[in-house]
Amino acid sequence: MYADAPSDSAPPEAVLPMDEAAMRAVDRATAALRRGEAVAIETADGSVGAAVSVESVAIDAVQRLVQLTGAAPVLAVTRRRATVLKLMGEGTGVVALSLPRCLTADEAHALADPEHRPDGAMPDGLTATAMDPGSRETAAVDLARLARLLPAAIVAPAAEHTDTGSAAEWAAKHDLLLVRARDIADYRVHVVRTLRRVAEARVPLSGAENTSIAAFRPIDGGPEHLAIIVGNPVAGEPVLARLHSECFTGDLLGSLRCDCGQQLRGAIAEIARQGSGVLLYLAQEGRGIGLVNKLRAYRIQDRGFDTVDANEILGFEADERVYLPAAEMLRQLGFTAVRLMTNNPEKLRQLARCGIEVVERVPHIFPSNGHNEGYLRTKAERSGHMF
Ligand SMILES: Nc1nc2c(ncn2[C@@H]2O[C@H](COP(=O)(O)OP(=O)(O)OP(=O)(O)O)[C@@H](O)[C@H]2O)c(=O)[nH]1
Ligand SMILES: [Zn+2]
Repeated sequence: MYADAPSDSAPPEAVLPMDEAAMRAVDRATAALRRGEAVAIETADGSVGAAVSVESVAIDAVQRLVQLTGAAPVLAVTRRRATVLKLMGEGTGVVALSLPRCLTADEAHALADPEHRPDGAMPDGLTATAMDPGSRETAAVDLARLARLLPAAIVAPAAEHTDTGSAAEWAAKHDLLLVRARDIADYRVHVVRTLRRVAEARVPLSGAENTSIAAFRPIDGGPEHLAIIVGNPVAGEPVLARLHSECFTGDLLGSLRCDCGQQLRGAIAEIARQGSGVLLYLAQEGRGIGLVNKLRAYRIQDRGFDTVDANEILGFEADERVYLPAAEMLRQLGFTAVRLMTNNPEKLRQLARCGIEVVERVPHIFPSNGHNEGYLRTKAERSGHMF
């Protein structure tokens, strides 16, 4: 079989250690945001405020924040979304949208969600301000992204906090989870370092009977990534590898909107044909935006937009995936060089950036199925896929 690589092998990015409590705080905050709760966010200057998801339906999110903080909230969206709304030119980062009067929850929702009153007019007097990377607004949008919600949040500073107590005291007084902006920013990289191989079993597959599956779990309780190991690849040698991002609709249901199901089964068959290799099944549904947001993107595509535009209209990048987990799993399996089955030039670049040598690209092309011509054309024309 393959040998264990040293478990402390780190991704190439130089990262400071993040303590478990900080990681737990971010993880708990994502869960709170998903439940529709407000969370307290502390910035590097020691100031504190609160944020709530625009998807919070149980309560009037704006009223809740006004009560909590005593301040008028802003809507924080990605620069992508602000550009789509024609409030700003292209750029990166996060933008705060505000009104001279208090924004309503409905207005905030409509500004953040293209499916919510898609033809709604823009409120008068709306202003857009680009925010710093270390800002509460940036942290809130990043947290919403981690929670796989729409990348937007309603955010307000705690007015009463300026002269009283610490951020922790303020959060405790209001029974809010407190999380630091810096920890949210660092989270994705840190969580990868905690991936541990927690279980492995032999799972004979049709056409690839000598197969085992190893599960890698991050410490934060997030979803496991899986390594599907076919045959007996030799540790230390270049391995035939496929990085497959989870696609519930294509992989499990056989959706014809994409090519994922074919690519998944085709990769296993090809690895078996060549003798051995690894397919990493990465918990990165919808190119990292999550299944719910992918369904939203499909609705937008049904209005005539392509897959890249649809992501951007929602405020996401065309591809939100990171390949650090894949690189870390390969290292832990004992591989530092791959023959990568892909048509996606970004996967080649990203994996190399994460310290894995790509010695060869193995094309991984399947004919269109009568429904996905547009999807494949967009991959070629806009994402640079090599077909
Ligand atoms: N956001 C979004 N994600 C999609 C859409 N269609 C498929 N996906 C996701 O795209 C991912 C599939 O990507 P991959 O199989 O890695 O394909 P790829 O990036 O084109 O690269 P290669 O196949 O390696 O060339 C899965 O997570 C799917 O859920 C879509 O229309 N929108
Ligand atoms: Zn798919």
